[in-house]
Amino acid sequence: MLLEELRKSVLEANLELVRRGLVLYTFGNASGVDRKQGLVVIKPSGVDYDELRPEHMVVTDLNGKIVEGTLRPSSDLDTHTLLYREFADIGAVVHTHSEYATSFAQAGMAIPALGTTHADYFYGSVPVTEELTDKAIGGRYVHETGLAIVNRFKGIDPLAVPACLVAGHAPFVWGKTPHDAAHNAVVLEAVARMAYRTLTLQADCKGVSQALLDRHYFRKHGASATYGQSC
Ligand SMILES: O=C(CO)[C@@H](O)[C@H](O)COP(=O)(O)O
Repeated sequence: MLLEELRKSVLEANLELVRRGLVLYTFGNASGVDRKQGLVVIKPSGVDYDELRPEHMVVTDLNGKIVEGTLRPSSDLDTHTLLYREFADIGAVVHTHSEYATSFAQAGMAIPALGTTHADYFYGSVPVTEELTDKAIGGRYVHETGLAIVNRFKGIDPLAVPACLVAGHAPFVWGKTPHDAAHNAVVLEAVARMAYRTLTLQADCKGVSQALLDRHYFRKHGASATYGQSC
């Protein structure tokens, strides 16, 4: 069996997605690449995570041609292999349907860098791709998904921002190793949740009206009180 150690770390990354609640049932997937051999190890398609074993992983070349494996590779294989071909320094890719990051993707919104937690991992907003055209959806949807990510990253260092939201779909995340990619996916969901709550708090906080401010403040402090505003 080829790449036993990489199979184990890809399996572990897939299981981490479940442990952290980033995927339901068979949603999502993880893969890793052995750059020396030009081989990719990826989760098989539609297999229950509870049943996954290292020997179930599928090994392909960088163009997605199966080299070893009896199960069907993940339906996102084309996206994973395209990212490996285009982002030469990454070692693993993870795709999840985690709730808050997916909500931003469905809203077609980038995740803004609103705090230091975000800035520790992502150098700026986590971008969102263009919506896939009907032609793309009618064509090679998965390949077009990969192209949409690569096109969105023109001028962005994928190591500085190790994630992208696919508009109308969900996030793809990457890293140096399968463990690193899964870790980044967990943090992505956390910063998406924090960004959503921050924006909601700001949006919901309309602030007190001037009339109420005057009524309450001057009732307590007397009409003579001034603080730079006319009563
Ligand atoms: O995003 C999707 C489907 O919309 C896929 O990622 C599935 O969630 C997982 O597919 P397999 O990896 O099991 O083929």
